[in-house]
Amino acid sequence: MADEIKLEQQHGKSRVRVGRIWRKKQGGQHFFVEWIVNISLLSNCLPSYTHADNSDIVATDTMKNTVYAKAKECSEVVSVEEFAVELGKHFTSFYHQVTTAIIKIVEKPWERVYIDGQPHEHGFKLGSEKHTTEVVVKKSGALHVTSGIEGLALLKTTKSGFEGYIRDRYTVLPETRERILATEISSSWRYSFESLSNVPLKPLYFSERFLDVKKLLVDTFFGPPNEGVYSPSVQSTLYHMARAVLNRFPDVASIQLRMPNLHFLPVNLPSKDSPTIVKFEDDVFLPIDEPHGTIEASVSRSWSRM
Ligand SMILES: O=c1[nH]c(=O)c2[nH]c(=O)[nH]c2[nH]1
Repeated sequence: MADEIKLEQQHGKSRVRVGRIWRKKQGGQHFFVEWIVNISLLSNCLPSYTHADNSDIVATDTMKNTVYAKAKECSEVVSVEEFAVELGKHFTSFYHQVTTAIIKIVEKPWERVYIDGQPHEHGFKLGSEKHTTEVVVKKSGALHVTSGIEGLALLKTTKSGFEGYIRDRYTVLPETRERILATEISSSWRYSFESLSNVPLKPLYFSERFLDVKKLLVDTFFGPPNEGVYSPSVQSTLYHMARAVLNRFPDVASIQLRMPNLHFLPVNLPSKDSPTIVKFEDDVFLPIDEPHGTIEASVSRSWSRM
């Protein structure tokens, strides 16, 4: 008896880089985005694997060209999510072979520069944290939209501690209520829109939501400007940040957060001959990024109701 063979496949184009300028009709303001696009198509092209028959393949070179063609077609500023949805819609409706399109895009953080407090019409500088999206479009019109942020580096110099954890013979970490808390957040959140027909049509809806979620994550991490908020662990802060987003934004169904704990070690330099060179008094630190703790969790609405 012949072995039963199962073949699952997808193909696509990775790291298609595109820049797009939009010019305001009145006034001289320019808008600019740079996107790195990954496309992956699930399609009925099995004969290309099994019988050297390529007649059902969408060439990955064609996928790449489609990115440029669709960027050209966007006559108004669009969010990175909207652009991903447009691409997904195109691939799943234009080719009868394509059943699902998975579009992932990273937007480089080009930010308008301000000169003497005034926004520059056509000048941009590279910021730090990136806006990402992952969109899955099915031929049926079913849709998943995820937005995300990468590289959001935050640090606070107090109002952080870590106590009460398991102690055993390998534990040397002292308990503390005074430490630096530093992290570089990666987060992604899934919207509750489940089909192309109920995705919001308001221009730049997703761009606004991205900024709102980012602000809420940052505000929750730090607390109010003068008193801050005490963090008993990265875990607790992460959970509060995730809950804040779910509480504030009803269109967010779930959120994932990854928060490395970037350690700042106390510096103590004893001296053979007194006096001590450096005695740690919550002031001088050795920053390290390896190794670092990694705390990650996913929080979703249905889970929170359980
Ligand atoms: O906030 C923290 N969570 C941990 O799980 C952990 N583990 C550790 O060594 N330090 C910390 N800090």
